[in-house]
Amino acid sequence: MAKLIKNGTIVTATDRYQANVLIEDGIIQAIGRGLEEGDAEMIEAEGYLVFPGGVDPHTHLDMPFGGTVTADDFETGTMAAAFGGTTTVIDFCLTQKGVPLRQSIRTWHEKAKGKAVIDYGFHLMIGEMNEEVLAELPRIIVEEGITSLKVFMAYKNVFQADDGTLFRTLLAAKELGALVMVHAENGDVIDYLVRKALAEGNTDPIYHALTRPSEIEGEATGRAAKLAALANNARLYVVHVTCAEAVQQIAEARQMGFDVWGETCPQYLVLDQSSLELPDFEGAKYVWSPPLRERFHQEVLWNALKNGQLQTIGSDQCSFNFRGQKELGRGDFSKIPNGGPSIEDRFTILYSEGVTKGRISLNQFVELVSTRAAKLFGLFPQKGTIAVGSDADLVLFDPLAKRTLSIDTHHMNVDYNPFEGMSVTGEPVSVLSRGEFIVRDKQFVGRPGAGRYLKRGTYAAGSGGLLPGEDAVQL
Ligand SMILES: NC(=O)NCCC(=O)O
Ligand SMILES: [Zn+2]
Ligand SMILES: [Zn+2]
Repeated sequence: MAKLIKNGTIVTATDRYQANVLIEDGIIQAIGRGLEEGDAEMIEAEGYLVFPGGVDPHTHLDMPFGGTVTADDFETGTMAAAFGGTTTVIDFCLTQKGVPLRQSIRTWHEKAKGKAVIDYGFHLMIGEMNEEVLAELPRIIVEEGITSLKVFMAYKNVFQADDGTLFRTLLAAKELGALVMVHAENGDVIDYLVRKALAEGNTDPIYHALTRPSEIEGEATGRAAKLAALANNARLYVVHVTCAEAVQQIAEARQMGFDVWGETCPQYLVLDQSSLELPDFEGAKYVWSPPLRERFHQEVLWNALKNGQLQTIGSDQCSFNFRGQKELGRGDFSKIPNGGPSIEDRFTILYSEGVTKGRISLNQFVELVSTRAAKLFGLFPQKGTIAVGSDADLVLFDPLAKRTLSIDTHHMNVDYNPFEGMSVTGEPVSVLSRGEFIVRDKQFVGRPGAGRYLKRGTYAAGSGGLLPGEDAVQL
């Protein structure tokens, strides 16, 4: 049955206006003031902002890591995402050296099938570049629609690739129209600093941060940007940027006309390194890599979002319970599983801390939380905007609601919330995925398995938000 969303204020990355939205067959069929419901179900949206559903370009669901597996899988993670206003996630498919890429992708499809509540795509990790990988890549990009590759410059002896692999991945990606994502930290230096700290008896969670200084995030970011430039100006996307040094490297590369983009995450915008010093091992809840930084970096990140030096917000959802999972690192901070839960709160934190505090505009909010990721990752205009012909992925958002983020009210399958007690303004009230309610009046009405796998376009095919033939950076 068709639906008509009436009297809401539509907000996209460029516009804000009052109009009705007619939805049929999961697609936005018409937008206009004069639209009437006819046979359509009428949904009153007066007082609500109507946003395109959030696109979260960085999640780790059902992922083995640090000797355990993330607490949220594709069912609980995407359900929590839906409550939080996110209707698309792009998850990282891990690969193993010597195992065909296709096999790893099959494993990831199995994890998501029958479970995802919202639409999803995959990025593909490249741990080692060799002739087998090179031979597999072209078909994976076209047939699987996996148009973004991920290289870890850290996690030595686990995920870390060497610079040769990074460079060859950039060259191949440029040729195939794919984008390369990097976790930019210097894994070799970290490995040395970690072993030194442990040998000196420094085992508490705070040493996780102290052995991963911001300088080495900046160094790795600059190295990746230079290698991307050298690889015929390949498109590079730096995930989870945390610090001034990395922002500076991205800004410089962009100023020189290189195709470099940067993401940050809610945790780096509102939390700081002091959380790692909480007593009774509580600091382990705040162990992310790269780590939370000293407070002054937060303002640098906000400014970078405002002035376009950073372009997206990912959650980096990678949840581990405090009990039984984070606790694996008692007595040895290097064994604390890295990561935390923020898939549900990403959207509202950016609105509350960003828009209501005047750090970013309402249009920038939409750009950061949805549109730019859809463009960069080959999903636009199907996802990431409110336009005729786009999927009807919509969020009816109450901009005045006041609430407190807490484990008592969140829907993630994890035993703490890193933003516990934080007061926020704004709340997703109802969320639609391809025209169907998945959250209605704050109640879950979706269905595991309803989420569809998204084959994504290459940026060479013009889906990166650039005009055909255009190769330069655009804000
Ligand atoms: N960020 C983090 O600590 N965990 C998730 C894996 C990664 O993105 O590096
Ligand atoms: Zn990472
Ligand atoms: Zn991550």
